[in-house]
Amino acid sequence: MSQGSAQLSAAGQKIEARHLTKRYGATTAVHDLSFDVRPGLVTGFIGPNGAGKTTTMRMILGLDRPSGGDVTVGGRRYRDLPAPMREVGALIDAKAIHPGRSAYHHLLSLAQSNGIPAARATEVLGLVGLDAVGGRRVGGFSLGMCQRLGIAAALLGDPPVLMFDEPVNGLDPEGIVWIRQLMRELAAEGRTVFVSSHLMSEMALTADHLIVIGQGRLLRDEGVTEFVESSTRHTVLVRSARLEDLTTVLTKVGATVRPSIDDSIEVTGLDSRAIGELAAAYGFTLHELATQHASLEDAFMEMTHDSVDYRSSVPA
Ligand SMILES: Nc1ncnc2c1ncn2[C@@H]1O[C@H](COP(=O)(O)OP(=O)(O)OP(=O)(O)O)[C@@H](O)[C@H]1O
Repeated sequence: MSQGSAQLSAAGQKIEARHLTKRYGATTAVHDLSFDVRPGLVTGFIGPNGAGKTTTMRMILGLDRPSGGDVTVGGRRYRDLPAPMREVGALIDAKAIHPGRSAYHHLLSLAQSNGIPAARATEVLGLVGLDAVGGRRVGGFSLGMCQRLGIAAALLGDPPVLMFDEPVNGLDPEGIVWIRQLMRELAAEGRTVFVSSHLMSEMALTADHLIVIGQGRLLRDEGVTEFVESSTRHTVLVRSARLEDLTTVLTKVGATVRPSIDDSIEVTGLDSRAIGELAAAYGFTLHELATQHASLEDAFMEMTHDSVDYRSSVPA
C-alpha cells in the first residue's frame, strides 16, 4: 500500500497500555487494563456494548485522559508525538465530520493542517473507493460512505499504527469484505492494526490476535487460534433406545452426560468415535451420533455473559 512498507515492518510501532483506568463519576469504564498491540498483526478488540472499547481507544488517542495508568504508541504518549497523523491513524466516530464540506475538502484541510501533501487527499479517496463522490457534501453521505471517508482520513498520513472503532458498521457486504482485506493488507505491510467490534464472528475472520474485555476488565489476551481451541466446546449428541444404560457406561469412563432434547443426551469429554466403539462393545444400538461445534459467537457470549451491561429482554 505504501512505498515504505519494508521500513514500516522494521520500525514496527507497539501500542502499550499499562494499568489503564478511566472513571466517569461512579462508573469505571476501564479498569486496570494492561495489554500490548503488536505490529504486523490485526488485533481485534472485542467486548459487549459498554465494555469500554471506545473509551480505551480515545485514551490511546489522547482524547480522554486516563484516571490511572498509562498508554503509549511507539513508546510515547499520543500528545508527545511530533506528527500524530503520520504515526497513528484512527477511525473513531465516522459521523463526526462537518456536513457542509465535500469529502475532498475535508481530507485536504486535514492534510494541510498536518503537513501532508495535498495529492495524498486524492490518493486516499481512491483507496477507499470514494473518488467519484469526492466533490459531494458529506452531509448527504450514507453511514457506509462516512465510514469509508473516516478510513481515508486514518490512512492520510500513511501511519504505521491504525485504529478502527467498529469499522464495519453501516457497510454493505461488499464493503465488509473490502475492510477485512484492507486490514489484512495493512497488517501484512508490518503496520499495527487495532480494530474494535462486538461481533466475535467478524473478528474470527479478520483478526490474528484478540483482546477481549468485559465491563472494562481484561478477559482474554491471546491468538485467535488459541481462543478458538480453548473456547469452542465439542459435544456429541447421542440418541439410542438404551440411553440410561449408555449414560451409566459413559459416566464410568469419565465423560460428562447431560439430557438433551427429544430423548437424546449430550456428551462431553469423549469424541464420537470413542462413544460409538463403547456402545458397540456393550451392544447398544445408536440411532444418532453427531458432533456439535459451539460457534465462536457462543463462546464469546458465554465468556462475557457476566459482564454484559445491556441485555435485551427477548429470551434467546
Ligand atoms: N463521557 C462519558 N461520560 C460518562 N460515562 C461514559 C462516557 N463515555 C463512556 N461512558 C461509559 O463508559 C462505559 C464504557 O463505554 P464505551 O463507549 O467505552 O464502551 P464500548 O465498549 O465502546 O461500547 P459500544 O460497543 O456500545 O460502543 C459505558 O458504561 C458508558 O456508558
